[in-house]
Amino acid sequence: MNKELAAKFLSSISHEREQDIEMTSRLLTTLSLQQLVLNGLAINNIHLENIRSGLIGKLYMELGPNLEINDKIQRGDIKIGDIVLIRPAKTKTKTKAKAKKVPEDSSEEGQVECSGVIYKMNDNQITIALEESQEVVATTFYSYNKLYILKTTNTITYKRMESTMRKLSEFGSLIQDKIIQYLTNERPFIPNTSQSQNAGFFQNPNLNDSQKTAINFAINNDLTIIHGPPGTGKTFTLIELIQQLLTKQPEKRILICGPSNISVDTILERLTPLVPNNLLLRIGHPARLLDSNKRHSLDILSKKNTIVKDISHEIDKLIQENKKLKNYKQRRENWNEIKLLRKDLKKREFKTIKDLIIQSRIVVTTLHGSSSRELCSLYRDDPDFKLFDTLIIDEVSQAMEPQCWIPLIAHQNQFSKLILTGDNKQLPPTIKTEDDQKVIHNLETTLFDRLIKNFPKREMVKFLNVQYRMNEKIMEFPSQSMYHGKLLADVTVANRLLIDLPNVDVTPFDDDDDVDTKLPLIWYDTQGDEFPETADGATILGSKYNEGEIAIVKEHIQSLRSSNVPQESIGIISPYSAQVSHMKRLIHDELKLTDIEISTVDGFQGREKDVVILSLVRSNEKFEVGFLKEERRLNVAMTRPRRQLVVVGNIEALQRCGNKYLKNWSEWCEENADVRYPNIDDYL
Ligand SMILES: Nc1ncnc2c1ncn2[C@@H]1O[C@H](COP(=O)(O)OP(=O)(O)OP(=O)(O)O)[C@@H](O)[C@H]1O
Repeated sequence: MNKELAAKFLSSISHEREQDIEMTSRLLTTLSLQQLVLNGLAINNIHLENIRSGLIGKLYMELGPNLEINDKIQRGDIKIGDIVLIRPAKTKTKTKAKAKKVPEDSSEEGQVECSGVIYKMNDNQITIALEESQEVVATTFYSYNKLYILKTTNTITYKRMESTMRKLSEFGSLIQDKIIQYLTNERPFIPNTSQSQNAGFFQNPNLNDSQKTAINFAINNDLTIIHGPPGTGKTFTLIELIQQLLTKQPEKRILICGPSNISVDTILERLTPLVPNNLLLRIGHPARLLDSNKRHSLDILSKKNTIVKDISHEIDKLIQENKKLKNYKQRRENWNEIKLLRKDLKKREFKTIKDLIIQSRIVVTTLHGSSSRELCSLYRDDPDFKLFDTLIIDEVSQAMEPQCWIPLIAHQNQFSKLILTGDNKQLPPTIKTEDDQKVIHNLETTLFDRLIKNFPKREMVKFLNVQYRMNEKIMEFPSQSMYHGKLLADVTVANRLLIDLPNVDVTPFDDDDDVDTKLPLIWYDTQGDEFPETADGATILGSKYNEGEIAIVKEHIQSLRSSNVPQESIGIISPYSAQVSHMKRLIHDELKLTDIEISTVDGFQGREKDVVILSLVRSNEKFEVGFLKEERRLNVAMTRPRRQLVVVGNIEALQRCGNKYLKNWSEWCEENADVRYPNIDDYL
């Protein structure tokens, strides 16, 4: 089974990587820099302010806005953790001298560039952690008055998944690792029904019965899936479980992984006040960690060693000197001295790192980071070194299955317990492939999906059934359509409304029951041809927007604001990035309501707002609805609001598009929502 599994994923990953690279290079080569900036894939009009030494001998490049053009950096969709290229804009250099000799380090004839990871970012400065040995090229950027950065493909993640799958395929017939046997269907799952290890006492007094059941099952069993629909407290449950495991097995170590830095940083943040901090260790590129978690960062902790600090200062001094050296040969010698110091620095830091890992009890990292050099170096000295006992993978449904295998292969024969948390009815992993349904299916089918298929009795699945976010009217359709009607709204949220918010005006007609702030569910039905969609030519990804819907969104926001609903309480979601861009331009730039969050569905994953306005966009004579059909995406969108969900969309299009989920949703809403029929003349 392991060979077939590995072969299936190897071919799918290589196809996905080619698609990703092809799409990125198509964008970078066919679009002008201006168009790339418009689509959020590039940032221009910046210049080099400083180069300094960073963690584990890395070099940091600090870039600021080119003040002759604008006082702020236009950040687009580029965010911390992205891999970027830094290039000089095709303009004259600062110095009068002829254009500099292109250093031999440059990647292609004539194109001078560096690559690195966005470490820090705000409107005034971007800090980029440079990849190895780019110092010489980087310092030439001082002579350019305009630079730009381009977002590129992160090929490292593909390489790591591929090498993991190759190792999985190399396993012989009899796999020793018990957990891997479950995943390769070589071992039946027999639940341990004894309650011997049950938590006698829960640290958190507020846990509900479904959460306690999940925790006790995970303590007593070697395989558990905690299935948590929106707002049911997956993280809340996981924190208690980790505390229980720490108490019961103080000498054992837990590895916590997730698909993204934000998923694991959230757990680390919630653990920090509850667990002695010297037991917590965050592994990963400091560029990608939440500021509040950096103090647990292995990179930063390893810097506390005074010798390490002195060597870093020495490196910084030499870098500053380098800037003043005119002669290329002198600069080269200076960099060679820096390289020697950095080599010594790395050796000393590895020793410190090993001590920090051994002292820790909870190691937190992304799935990709779990096979990092630092962690795996401990097996180099002693292959049987017992490093971990329990593996926890959070948000498992957002990870491709090959990603989940990375910790299992990198630390094989270590784990005696595997705990997965997630919800396979929310967003699946993002897949770039569009031209091969088999590849899409292989990569969208998560480990969660495959395990419940392998073990149809689902005895290891523990369902959290009480949600603490949504008014029960908002919860009702998602519960019925995606969770077999099993969701309950906790009494503290079941009837919550906007009007309960402090300072929300009790309008003069407050006895009038259909005043907006008393309604949990509103639908502006744009059926007919008065609110047509528009294909957005400017954004290459063929996105769409709907101006009529934007006008309705604007009017509803003004109604909320007139009832004194705070901007921070309002979220606007659309599945279409063009609609998001157009709404940002109107609501942020023109109306200056910059505290209203506007994003695509993916941008709202794991988040919540008191009121969410959902703009569906699609309205055409063929009743085409495109990727609105992805029900897990819509399920995420409609489960973000606490008190009010407002949908702006063409009900007839949903009823006639041929998709059962959309038809059911629109019919249910016609019965249960406050449906309004806007007239386009009111908005022109
Ligand atoms: N037993 C409980 N009693 C009271 N509040 C709870 C309980 N469980 C969870 N909550 C609250 O519910 C909210 C959601 O919890 P949490 O963030 O852990 O959910 P999640 O499942 O991780 O999030 P998501 O909805 O994105 O999946 C939090 O505000 C949390 O405090």
